[in-house]
Amino acid sequence: MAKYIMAFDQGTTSSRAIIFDRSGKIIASLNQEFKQIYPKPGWVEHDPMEIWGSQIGVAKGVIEKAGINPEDIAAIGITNQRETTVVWDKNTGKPIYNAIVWQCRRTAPICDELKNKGFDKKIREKTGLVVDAYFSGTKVKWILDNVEGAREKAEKGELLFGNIDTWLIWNLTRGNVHVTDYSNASRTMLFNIHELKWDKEILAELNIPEQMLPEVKPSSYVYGYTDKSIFGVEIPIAGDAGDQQAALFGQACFKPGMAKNTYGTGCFMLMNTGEKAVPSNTGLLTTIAWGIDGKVEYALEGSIFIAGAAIQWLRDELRIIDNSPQSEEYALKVEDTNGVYVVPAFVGLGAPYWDMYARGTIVGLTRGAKREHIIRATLESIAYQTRDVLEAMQEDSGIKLQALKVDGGASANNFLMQFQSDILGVPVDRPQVIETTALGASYLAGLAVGFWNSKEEIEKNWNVDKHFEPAMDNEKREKLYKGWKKAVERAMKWAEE
Ligand SMILES: Nc1ncnc2c1ncn2[C@@H]1O[C@H](COP(=O)(O)OP(=O)(O)O)[C@@H](O)[C@H]1O
Ligand SMILES: O=P(O)(O)OC[C@H](O)CO
Repeated sequence: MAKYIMAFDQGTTSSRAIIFDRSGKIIASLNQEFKQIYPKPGWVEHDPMEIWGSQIGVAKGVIEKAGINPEDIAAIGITNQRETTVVWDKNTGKPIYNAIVWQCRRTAPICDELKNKGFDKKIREKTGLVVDAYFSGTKVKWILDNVEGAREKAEKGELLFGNIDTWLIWNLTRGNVHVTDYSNASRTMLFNIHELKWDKEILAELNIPEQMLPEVKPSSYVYGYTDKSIFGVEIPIAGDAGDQQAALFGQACFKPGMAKNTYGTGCFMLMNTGEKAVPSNTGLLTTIAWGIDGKVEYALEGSIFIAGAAIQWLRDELRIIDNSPQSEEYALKVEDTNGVYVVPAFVGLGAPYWDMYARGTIVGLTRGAKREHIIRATLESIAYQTRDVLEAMQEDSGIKLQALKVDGGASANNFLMQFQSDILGVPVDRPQVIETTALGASYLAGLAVGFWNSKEEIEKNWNVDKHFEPAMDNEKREKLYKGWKKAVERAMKWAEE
């Protein structure tokens, strides 16, 4: 019997493949960064062919690295950067435009129009989302409106739309399967999360033909098999979930009230709300966590657009660190930020502010401000943004969080995790496997093919690596946080015409 599950974790900055065994342990992992395309300020694109190429490259590579055969893999689970939009030609399989990335702000004017008409309230009710350039709907509209001939072709049924999960599955099956899962569909701004179907009224408003949309399936389900030409054998593709929902699953947050925060490119806090879609009054999103066991479960989400990406900015643009882990070393060289705050609103601000026109800012600079202070303030900004969403979440759910489960690349930073615990006044628990996104996708796939039998079996795999206790006094915590709120005010509405 096959002994492993392979996860594809197609993230914003890299494509990763990980092989897990039955105990949820990583056997091998392979990662490849790919090109970020910034055609104009605030615009972000990826090349879908590069995404497919890098993902299949690491998949083949990781099988070799693990020293196993494709036959040893019981199933593949897919998880992906969400919202990022690909439109391709059904006949040639070629994208008609680059993927418009979730961070891209180009459709802010379309969103403003929807708001001016008052259509945003309807969208909020039906999809659980706030109208924002973040989601796929306005990105699809933009492609149909701006790529020559696209609308005619879409109306003739010649174009397909998909998020990255759909794009990968379509390629893995050589164009035989055009699907997505409930969690990804709930991020398009086109899906009615209560009726569980594409919403005709929203599609009409955005002028998007329904025939280009994928079929929506559960998150744990055999969607199809990889074409034999890829791995030499047909492997079932049995799990599909947006990366943040997959991380919630991978953290075994199966019961209402359980929450996790993932520190990757962005930072996303999700709380399981069970079979109830809890509306938010504080700027959080109501979203589908997953569809499994014949039902759909929901989550409340606080989406922070820039977290680890700010550390990459220190490395790649400011060039004041050589690598991400070095940020911790520099942050610890100083006692505090010397009054400096960095608000990394590079692509606007997500929850709970939802300001598409906010832009990054550094405030509180004095003649004594050093690079260590800026590095530390950048790390601290991730923790402050998390506090913003945690407060909103506690208000919406009426639940006071006892501890926060963390994961994702930047959760490896001990300084950041301690400061996080300090600024929240809540303990932080980091599990042994911080690749919970990939782990969650594996669990979903494994459950569909009987590799694992129940969520209870999975829960037992969760083990803590490090526990962080708050160590800051309340007065200091509140003073620092007040400074952050003031800094955010300075960043808001900056790019508004
Ligand atoms: N030790 C660290 N300290 C701070 N940030 C880190 C550290 N290690 C990784 N990161 C950041 O985490 C991100 C990568 O995390 P990952 O979970 O792989 O993200 P994604 O899935 O969004 O590509 C990068 O933005 C990187 O800068
Ligand atoms: O690439 P990540 O892991 O930062 O995740 C991106 C999110 O899915 C965007 O909603």
